[in-house]
Amino acid sequence: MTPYESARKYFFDAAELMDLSSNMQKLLLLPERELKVQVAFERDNGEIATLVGYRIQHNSARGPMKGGLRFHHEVDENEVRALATLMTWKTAIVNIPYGGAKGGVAVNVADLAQGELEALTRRFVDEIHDVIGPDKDIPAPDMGTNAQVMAWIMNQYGKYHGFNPACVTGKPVEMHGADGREEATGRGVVATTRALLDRVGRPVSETSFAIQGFGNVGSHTARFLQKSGGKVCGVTDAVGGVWNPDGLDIKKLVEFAVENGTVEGFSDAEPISNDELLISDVDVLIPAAIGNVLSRHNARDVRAKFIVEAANSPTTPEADDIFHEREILVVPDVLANAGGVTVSYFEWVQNRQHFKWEISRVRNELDRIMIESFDKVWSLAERRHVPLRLASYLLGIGRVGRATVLGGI
Ligand SMILES: NC(=O)C1=CN([C@@H]2O[C@H](COP(=O)(O)OP(=O)(O)OC[C@H]3O[C@@H](n4cnc5c(N)ncnc54)[C@H](OP(=O)(O)O)[C@@H]3O)[C@@H](O)[C@H]2O)C=CC1
Ligand SMILES: O=C(O)CCC(=O)C(=O)O
Repeated sequence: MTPYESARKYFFDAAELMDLSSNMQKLLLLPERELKVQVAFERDNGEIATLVGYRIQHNSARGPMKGGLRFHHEVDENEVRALATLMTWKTAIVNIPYGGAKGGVAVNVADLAQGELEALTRRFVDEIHDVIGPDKDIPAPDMGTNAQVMAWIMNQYGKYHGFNPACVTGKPVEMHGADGREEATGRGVVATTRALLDRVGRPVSETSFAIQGFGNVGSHTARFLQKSGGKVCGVTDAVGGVWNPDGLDIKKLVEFAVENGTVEGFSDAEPISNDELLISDVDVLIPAAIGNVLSRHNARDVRAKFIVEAANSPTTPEADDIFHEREILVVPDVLANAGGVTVSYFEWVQNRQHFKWEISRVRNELDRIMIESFDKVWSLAERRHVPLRLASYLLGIGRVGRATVLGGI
């Protein structure tokens, strides 16, 4: 199944339970706008690189569209469309006043020098600046992009429309970014994980974790888990992974990864592959990298009792069914990783009010929203006797549907 087929399947499962008319289903599912652009820039060796970029704006019924920008070699139209759709439900589930969008450029950032990355980013903004903006569609970081890329977007956008930091979030703190945005997705993942463990009566201190991905989301998730007393036994990245049944020292692992560009080779640990990590003997598995890593090929071998989806779309619908049958609880991406877009919202609010929040305020509001959203989804799941993913979709699609009916077309 392609990523968009999976996104549609999850939507239709909920739509059927909600008795949504076929007209409403079509209205809610079809993206409002899909932009595909050429991104051409000069490389350091004088050659012209010609890439393909996308910005897909799925739905604006609840507010300006919001979603990250991914630079990754596997980016294509289908993936960006799926991710844009997820953003619509995600912003609705945590009840922040946005719709959903996503962008991407098919590129391997590891192949680019810093100046080339800047040229590519500015050129992409040249192509999409007319359709983004603080009241239209607000990009943010995703895989392969970071605060520096967001700073270039803000600067390039300003050349066309004047200075307006609210046009993009996840900016450097020195450039109108919010304190706490960088850690936000990981912090939100941990707030959700703790809420889940509370519900099932399991102390974090007696729980072991494995995390796939050690970039922005994976590393902060690991850090906050360890701070909460959890034992992070395994971590992988695209190169390889490390495993220690007694728990890895995350602070040292972060330092090692920054220095070496990978976690592979970290001392006090055994090597572990990505395939092995996903079926490792831990209580909680946290995919925090790419999509479709949990599929019918490995779902029956997964040993964790809980899966918290820090990545977007890590689980195929076939695997999701297997996990349900095996009573493995899955906290879905649209809920678990919503901490990033939530603090993006706080950044946008601060930019618009020209008033900076203290980090303690950012963290408290984030934790509150994540826990309230988790509780709402959990109660809905209990009331309707459905898994957490379906309950999340019922909540999100319900809110978008009501806004659509109230606002009209
Ligand atoms: N950034 C954010 O705020 C949010 C991100 N997400 C989602 O979280 C996930 C991770 O994003 P983010 O942390 O920002 O991205 P980063 O680019 O910061 O990190 C990605 C991580 O995934 C690893 N990785 C890449 N390919 C593979 C692979 N084939 N197998 C195993 N690991 C791999 C990378 O390894 P290496 O460094 O070796 O390439 C890196 O450790 C994505 O699914 C994203 O959509 C969701 C919500 C918000
Ligand atoms: O921070 C944001 O606006 C978007 C984050 C994102 O892309 C995501 O949640 O998948």
